[in-house]
Amino acid sequence: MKVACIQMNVRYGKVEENFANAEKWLRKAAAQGAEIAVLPEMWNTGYALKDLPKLADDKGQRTQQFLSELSQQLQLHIVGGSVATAQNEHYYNTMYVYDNTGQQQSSYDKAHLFRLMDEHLYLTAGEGTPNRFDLGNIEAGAVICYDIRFPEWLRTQALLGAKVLFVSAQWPTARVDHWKVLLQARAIENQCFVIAVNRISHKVENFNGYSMVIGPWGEILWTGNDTEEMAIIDVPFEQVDEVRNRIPVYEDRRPEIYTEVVKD
Ligand SMILES: O=C(O)CCC(=O)C(=O)O
Repeated sequence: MKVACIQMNVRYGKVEENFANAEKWLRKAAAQGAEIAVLPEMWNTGYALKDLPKLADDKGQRTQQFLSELSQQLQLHIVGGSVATAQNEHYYNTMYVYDNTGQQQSSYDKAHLFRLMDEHLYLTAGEGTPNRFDLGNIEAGAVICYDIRFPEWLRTQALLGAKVLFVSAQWPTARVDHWKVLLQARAIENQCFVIAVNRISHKVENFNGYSMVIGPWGEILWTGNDTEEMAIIDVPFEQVDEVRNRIPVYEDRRPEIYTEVVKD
């Protein structure tokens, strides 16, 4: 299954330019044979949090129409990164996922808000419905950026059957070492593919890519550079079962000795 990681240059507050750029990359992904395409976090507005009242997508309508039409037209599954949305005077960091017939498979609001970048002052956290969906015969889950620091949350998607975890992010360069290690750990501990797409920088911000595709044994299959780019990676999803058979972590789990602590 060929997956396009679209490491897009998101322009701060420039919604029209960002939509045009996302469309350009999605069309290119389909033309180059991708079957799934993944976008980064908050690709409509960037981190223009103070301007959300004028920039956020009202009920996500524009984004949903855009992704539905393109996924159907291009016959491309789209993990739609995330966009800033407005719902009843609250603002959310929302991911929409469409299959290659234009049907919405999932809608997810970022569950953990990142205080270091003031997200909690401007955004409302999602209610925490797990983001598990199927794309064709691929069992998938997806989270947004800071969510990867919460292993229980990714484990939730894995326990619900995800064999690949998509991550859409605007992860700052300052903590890129954390990004790499956390993604690799999430892949190893959940014995699944992790396909993580970060954005790159606009002049006033500092996000330098390093998108990653990691296998269920922890091997790094691709790392992005620090430029706007797209890679199409052939992902051997069948390897997940081999790895899970080799080390039967899921069978060896003992939830009775730790579930309550994790819930605390
Ligand atoms: O956890 C981090 O260091 C970065 C998280 C982040 O930038 C985000 O969630 O937008």
